[in-house]
Amino acid sequence: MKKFSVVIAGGGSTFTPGIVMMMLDNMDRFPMRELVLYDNDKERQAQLGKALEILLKEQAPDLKFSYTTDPKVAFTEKDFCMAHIRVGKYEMREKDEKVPLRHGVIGQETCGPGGIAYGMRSITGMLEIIDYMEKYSPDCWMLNYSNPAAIVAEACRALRPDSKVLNICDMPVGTLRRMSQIIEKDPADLEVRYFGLNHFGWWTSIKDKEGHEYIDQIRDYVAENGYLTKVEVDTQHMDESWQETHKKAKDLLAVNPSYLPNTYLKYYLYPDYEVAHSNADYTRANEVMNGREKEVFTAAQNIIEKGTAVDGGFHIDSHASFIVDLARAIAFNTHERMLMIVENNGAIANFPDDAMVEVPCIVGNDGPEPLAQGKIPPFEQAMMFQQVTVEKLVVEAYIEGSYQKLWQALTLSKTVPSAKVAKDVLDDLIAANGEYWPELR
Ligand SMILES: NC(=O)c1ccc[n+]([C@@H]2O[C@H](COP(=O)([O-])OP(=O)(O)OC[C@H]3O[C@@H](n4cnc5c(N)ncnc54)[C@H](O)[C@@H]3O)[C@@H](O)[C@H]2O)c1
Ligand SMILES: O=P(O)(O)OC[C@H]1O[C@H](O[C@H]2[C@H](O)[C@@H](O)[C@@H](O)O[C@@H]2CO)[C@H](O)[C@@H](O)[C@@H]1O
Ligand SMILES: [Mn+2]
Repeated sequence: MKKFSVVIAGGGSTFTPGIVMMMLDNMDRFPMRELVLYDNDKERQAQLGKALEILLKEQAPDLKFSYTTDPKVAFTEKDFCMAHIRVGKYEMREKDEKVPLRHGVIGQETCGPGGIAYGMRSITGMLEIIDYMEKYSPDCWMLNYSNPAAIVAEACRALRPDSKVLNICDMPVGTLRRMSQIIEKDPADLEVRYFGLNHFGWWTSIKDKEGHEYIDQIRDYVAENGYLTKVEVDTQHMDESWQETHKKAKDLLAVNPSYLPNTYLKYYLYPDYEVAHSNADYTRANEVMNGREKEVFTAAQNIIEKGTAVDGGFHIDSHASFIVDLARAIAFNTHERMLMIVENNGAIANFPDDAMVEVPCIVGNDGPEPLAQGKIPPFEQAMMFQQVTVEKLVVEAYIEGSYQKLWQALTLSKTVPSAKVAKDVLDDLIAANGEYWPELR
């Protein structure tokens, strides 16, 4: 079997050790000859790089491994780039969450004003790594899960339409795992129908390969418990805030019991509740900085100090194996069925062709082929149209340096109560983001 050369962009990410461990665990399905970490923060990446160097010497001595901040070294002779960058890191995530909350508005990483702010930063970083990839390895594919994926995907559509960038999110994968636990099935044996935008969609069917429909059974469970499963399926997200998110799906389902909702719809359907249950002095960014970030970097430090990763603290991020499924689909033309963020072009019949939507696709070596999901009802269509217009306005604001369009984007977000509040939040976000954003006139 061919062996692949891979670069991970955002090598200093809290997800890097888990994903590297997952890729090691999948070497029989997706063999690698070389793995390079690339980041623009030398110190942060080096902490993980040094520890992974020790671990890989012990567990995969034949794999050529390195870490670098030099784009030429990182991107030369690569088959795949797994991209998970966070422009501005946790320091800026904290501002994305806290600035809107001070105005009584949702403060979240990818939804509402926080997602818009993050999007304005991410576009620059994403274009930078796409251009490096195309310069040094024109045949390379980028599997991108850097957030906010909806805005990043729209920016790719508008600014790099011919680039080999695939945008994907793990949330539908994670939620399907919960659903499969509810009905005591293997997620690999289930096929779904789904329509929406990233972090903003609905499942319309969950069937097994024999065609048996489980949506009613899952709905009855979710109506009582949300997606909170009896046995915790996701060891990475035991945090209280995630439990609350999974539980809240119960109230999302109540709005339209026909479909199973994506959990992040809570920010659009119950913004008043979410704001009332947020602490503007301690948000998810603080929870992650004091939790996952600390754990991962402490584990790296321990490995470095001991000089061995035996009994070390890095764990396989098994839910990230969809990344290997996607790489295999491209590399081996497997025609895997996966939810991807793609240009609509009729997949949702009554939605604009040029909208970046999240739908099931068949993925082969030419990329994803979206599967037709038919017409969607007015309630979901109207919500999606409002949200996709927000995402398009953000990208237009970025391209044109337009204050007006970004103000419109914030005003249109279902999470923001008025144009006045939108302007107040925007002005504070401009101040908080400084050089990370293009200048707005
Ligand atoms: N789509 C999904 O399903 C999904 C799931 C989990 C995480 N994510 C995303 O993965 C990313 C990483 O998350 P994290 O919490 O581990 O963040 P993190 O801050 O720990 O890591 C991000 C890394 O990206 C680096 N970086 C920033 N700009 C860069 C650039 N221009 N070039 C190279 N490197 C750059 C930073 O220095 C940092 O080391 C985020 O975008 C997050 O939202 C996506
Ligand atoms: O707040 P964080 O940094 O812990 O997570 C934010 C990410 O959340 C989503 O992914 C979750 C997924 O929904 C959950 O079910 C589980 O599988 O873990 C994932 C994160 O590892 C979302 O899809 C991402 O885009 C967010 O960045
Ligand atoms: Mn996501």
